[in-house]
Amino acid sequence: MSRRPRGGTAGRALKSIAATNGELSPYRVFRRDDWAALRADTPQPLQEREIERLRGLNERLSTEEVVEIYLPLSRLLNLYVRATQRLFEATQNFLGTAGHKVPYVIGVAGSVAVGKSTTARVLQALLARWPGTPRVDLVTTDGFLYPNAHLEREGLMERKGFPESFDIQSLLRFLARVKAGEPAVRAPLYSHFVYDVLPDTTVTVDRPDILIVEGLNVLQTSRPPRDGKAIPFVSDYFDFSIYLDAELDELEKWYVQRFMTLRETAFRDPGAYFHRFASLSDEAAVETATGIWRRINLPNLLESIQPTRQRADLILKKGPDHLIEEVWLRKL
Ligand SMILES: Nc1ncnc2c1ncn2[C@@H]1O[C@H](COP(=O)(O)OP(=O)(O)OP(=O)(O)O)[C@@H](O)[C@H]1O
Ligand SMILES: CC(C)(CO)[C@@H](O)C(=O)NCCC(=O)O
Repeated sequence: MSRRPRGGTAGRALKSIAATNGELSPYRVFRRDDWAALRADTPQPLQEREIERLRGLNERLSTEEVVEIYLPLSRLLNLYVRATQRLFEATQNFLGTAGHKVPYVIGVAGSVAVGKSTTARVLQALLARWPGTPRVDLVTTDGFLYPNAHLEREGLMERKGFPESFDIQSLLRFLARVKAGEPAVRAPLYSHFVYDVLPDTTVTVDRPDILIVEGLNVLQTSRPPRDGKAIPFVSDYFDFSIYLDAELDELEKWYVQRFMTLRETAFRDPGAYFHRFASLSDEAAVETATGIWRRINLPNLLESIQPTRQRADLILKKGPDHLIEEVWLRKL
């Protein structure tokens, strides 16, 4: 175990959480190797074909990353889920009632292009391998963005991803129903391809063992209500939360790289919202992507995503090439 965070701006900001509090820091910091060692007695090593399947989720994801970072994390989460299930049983015994166990909810937060979807999908696959949690569902809060028609009407098209672009009440209602143990709860779906919420398309969450909720906004707090009525935070419905963290210049690089890849692939389809960018020269495409990043996603990160980092139970600090360099685990 170590208390030596490295890195630039984001690293320094993280370091200050520990430094200002000294021994009172709410986090225990693990360097990559120390964290990887915690997989040692994971009873089920991954088979080669399972690793291949996981890499199929993202061809750039390395096997080491799965084994050294995500396997120990799935082990920790499995222990937490089991402990929560036992607590639920204890309450049932005390009350003399018998009820359905409710899904264990994990939130995954972080910037645009930090890799939330990839991390969420790897965790989904790994957690489903553990006894007691075979059904792991995944939703992304992008589905709760207001449709483009609404954003256009309200002059919010350049604010997509900011707090005011989400129908937060609808997200809160969805989570309340899932946590109340309701069957077949539906969530709306967003398409990056058409750059809009899909009308008449939903995903159904039907009492899974675990639900992973991934999105920019999952650790944001609501504005204080004017009428004095208490409003829950999205994270009130979470049993555990993870923040994916990286340096600002890396994030910009990853955003631009993804844009360049999409230009060669999805944008070529005339149905794609960004089809007009497929014919740009390399130079113009980099300029366009950098412009979108600096005008929309970077300000959103600085104003409303990064300030939520300290609310997470676990912070995964990525370095170059998406490799996780440090794991910050909140002391219980
Ligand atoms: N662990 C990883 N290893 C290598 N590359 C990764 C990893 N995670 C993500 N990437 C790459 O980084 C980019 C962003 O990843 P992803 O789409 O998962 O991010 P996101 O946070 O879900 O983004 P958004 O909020 O825009 O949906 C993609 O190009 C993806 O291939
Ligand atoms: C849909 C979100 C908000 C989050 O995934 C993001 O990918 C996005 O579209 N941001 C707006 C600016 C842009 O097009 O990148």
